Amino acid sequence: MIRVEHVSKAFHGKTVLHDVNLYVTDGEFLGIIGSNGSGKTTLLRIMSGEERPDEGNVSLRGRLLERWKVRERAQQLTVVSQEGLTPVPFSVYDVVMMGRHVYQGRFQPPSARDREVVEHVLAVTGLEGMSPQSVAQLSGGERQRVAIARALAQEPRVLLLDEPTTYLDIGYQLSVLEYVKKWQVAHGAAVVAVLHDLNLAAQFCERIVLMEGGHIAAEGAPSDVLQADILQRVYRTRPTIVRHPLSGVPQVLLGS
Ligand SMILES: Nc1ncnc2c1ncn2[C@@H]1O[C@H](COP(=O)(O)OP(=O)(O)OP(=O)(O)O)[C@@H](O)[C@H]1O
Repeated sequence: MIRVEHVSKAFHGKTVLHDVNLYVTDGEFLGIIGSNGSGKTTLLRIMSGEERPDEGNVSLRGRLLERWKVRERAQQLTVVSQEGLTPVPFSVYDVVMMGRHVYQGRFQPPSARDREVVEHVLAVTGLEGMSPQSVAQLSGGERQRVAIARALAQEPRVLLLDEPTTYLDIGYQLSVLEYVKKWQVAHGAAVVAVLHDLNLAAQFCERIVLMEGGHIAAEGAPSDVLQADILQRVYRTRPTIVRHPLSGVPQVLLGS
């Protein structure tokens, strides 16, 4: 579905990604974790086409990213960036409807299907009651939910999420990721999420890539990557790893 081959990137002479190779298949939920400044966002921006690599390339469905027409690519792939939405003076409904623009002709009013998708996405992201409200008046977490709702309304085949849960309370962290997961399974879509919360990563990702200093330091199932020795090397602190009593996935406890 999406393949990163031998990607390197430097900013002002400082190498941020070194020869990174990565793939994501249809129907897979891939987590990218790692220390601050390890290159996670840069990698995601290169995967989305927002940033060009200095070396190497990224292909989507076997075609180089830059060979896609902008509109066709937007129907396949979308990204929710770390910054989220700027507080624009548009209603929540209109901003989420913007996700449908990639399917609409110029000046064409929204179709019944566009409205149906938007209303469904607003409901599952808990934004229904806020739909007439201006995005400029929302809190950071509410704006983040709008950004995710707009991306879902775009119905991409590949969804790239940069720290999607940062501003969300624990209830929305779970419900948004649960919805993304349900949607990903139902549509056979691929999700790549940069996550700082290792416990959420363990619960939602089939595979985790751990970044360190622009390299992939470890990669595999959550139980292969979330190991005390590996995490201590990257995060400079030794966690205790336990099993979640309900799901059995590894969970990371900090402190002694
Ligand atoms: N546009 C840019 N110009 C200059 N340096 C940049 C730019 N983007 C990223 N960097 C640098 O590249 C390095 C990796 O940044 P990146 O945002 O990819 O890391 P990250 O792993 O996502 O970090 P964090 O966990 O803190 O969000 C950092 O040292 C950062 O300062």
